[in-house]
Amino acid sequence: MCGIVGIVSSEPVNQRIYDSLLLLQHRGQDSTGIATLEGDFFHMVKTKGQVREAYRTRDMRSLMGNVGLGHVRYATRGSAAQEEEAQPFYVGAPYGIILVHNGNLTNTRELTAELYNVDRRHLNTHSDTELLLNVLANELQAGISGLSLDSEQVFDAVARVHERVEGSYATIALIAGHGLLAFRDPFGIRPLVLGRRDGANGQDEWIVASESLVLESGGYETVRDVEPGEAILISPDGALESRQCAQRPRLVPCAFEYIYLARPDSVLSGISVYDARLRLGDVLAEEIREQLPDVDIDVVMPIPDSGRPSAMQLAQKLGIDYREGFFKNHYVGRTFIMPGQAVRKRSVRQKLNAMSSEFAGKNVLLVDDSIVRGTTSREIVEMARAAGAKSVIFASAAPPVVYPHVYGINMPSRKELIAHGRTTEEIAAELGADHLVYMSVEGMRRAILAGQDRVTELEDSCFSGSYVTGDVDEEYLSWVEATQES
Ligand SMILES: O=P(O)(O)OC[C@H]1O[C@H](OP(=O)(O)OP(=O)(O)O)[C@H](O)[C@@H]1O
Ligand SMILES: NC(=O)CC[C@H](N)C(=O)O
Ligand SMILES: [Mg+2]
Repeated sequence: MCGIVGIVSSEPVNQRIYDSLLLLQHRGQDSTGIATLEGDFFHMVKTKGQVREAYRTRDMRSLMGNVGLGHVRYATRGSAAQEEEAQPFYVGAPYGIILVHNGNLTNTRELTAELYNVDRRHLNTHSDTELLLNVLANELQAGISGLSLDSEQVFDAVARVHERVEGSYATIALIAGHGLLAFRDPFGIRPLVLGRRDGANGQDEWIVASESLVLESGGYETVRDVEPGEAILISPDGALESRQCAQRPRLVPCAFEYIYLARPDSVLSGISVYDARLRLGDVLAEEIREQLPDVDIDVVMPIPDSGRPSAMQLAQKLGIDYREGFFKNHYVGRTFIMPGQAVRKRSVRQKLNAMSSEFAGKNVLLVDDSIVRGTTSREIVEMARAAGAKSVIFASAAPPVVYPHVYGINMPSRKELIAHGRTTEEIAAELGADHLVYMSVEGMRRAILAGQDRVTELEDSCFSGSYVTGDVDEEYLSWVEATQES
């Protein structure tokens, strides 16, 4: 997952984009970039690292213009360490296009070959985003005859992008002289929300962003989600046009957004992330009652931060005391999205500390949103024991992660997934826990989808093994395993 934002305003957008990226930092910590459009010219700054340390005053001053976009990256193709793969990406023709992308393309091998063999396009990195940009550029180029570009030609180009590209892509692009284009893959796997506010001169001001909290914080009203397959084109003076560009759009948002990725105060596809996490806690409480009817539990404790809402709700449902025994150093980022296992392992210890008085002599139920590689849970169980817990029970508000995630979360290899090829008892032993309880796949779907009828299915392949884009098969998964850094 990455965080993306695009803004069309009646005044300079540099500060608003910076502020939005700060709010999206939890979606990517590897690198960040901002681009603006001033008349016919782009300005761009991109670099490794997090938003706060990435931009200097002189960078911000150079980012002039009333239209712009920004990105925070969590690499899923290529390498987190490659500065060249930081987004946005730029191509000079046609017109000049700059693009940011949240998601992951699954037919990169075919696209790479086609772009060279047929389209004669040069790619300078291993980023799938560079591929997406070049496909879009190529399809725009193919649809124009004279000098001008109209909205139908842009929408036709996006329709052809949908035909050529597989995988997930929530995308924002700037087309020099024409404005801002936003589109989402035909399954709407990764989120993208549209907001509006009144500009100083009566002009409509628009924002598109990965999460709704960015809109709220900037004083925009949430208009709606960008629909799966839809493209929205906004001119520099705020005129908005949109069109459905996919043949068979179908809303299948990523379950992991609700479980872990998104901020709890965001609403995605009409479902509040916080409420979904509370409901996951409710269902997990049922699982615990059923699976551990005779096990003593004195206190319920969350693993901060993302385990908190589910743990709180679960404690209430079970009528057991809720206690905070782990404290978090907020200056260490999210560990799961850090690149490389050594850094992730070290960071869990730096980040969380167990307070002995809350553990001594108690049967402790630890609740986390998910267990993926087991990096967090292994360390946590050990810390709870060292702090004097009598017994340690672990519960995960997500089902066992047994398959790679290929749509924008970097868990490419089955080997590294602690639940892959192990029974629940074997995983408990690996973690050093006395008992382990997982959410069921059915329970997760019920919890996330409850109380609404707009979303009826979730992209939950990492739990179920069923991939929504038809191109993901054993051969592809083995290739990803062999080629992608985790
Ligand atoms: O089994 P693992 O591979 O360790 O992955 C799962 C853990 O990683 C995430 O926490 P993270 O520290 O990234 O973020 P948070 O502070 O939002 O919980 C998630 O909330 C789990 O705690
Ligand atoms: N997590 C993402 O959305 C990553 C975007 C893109 N695939 C990259 O690796 O840069
Ligand atoms: Mg966590």
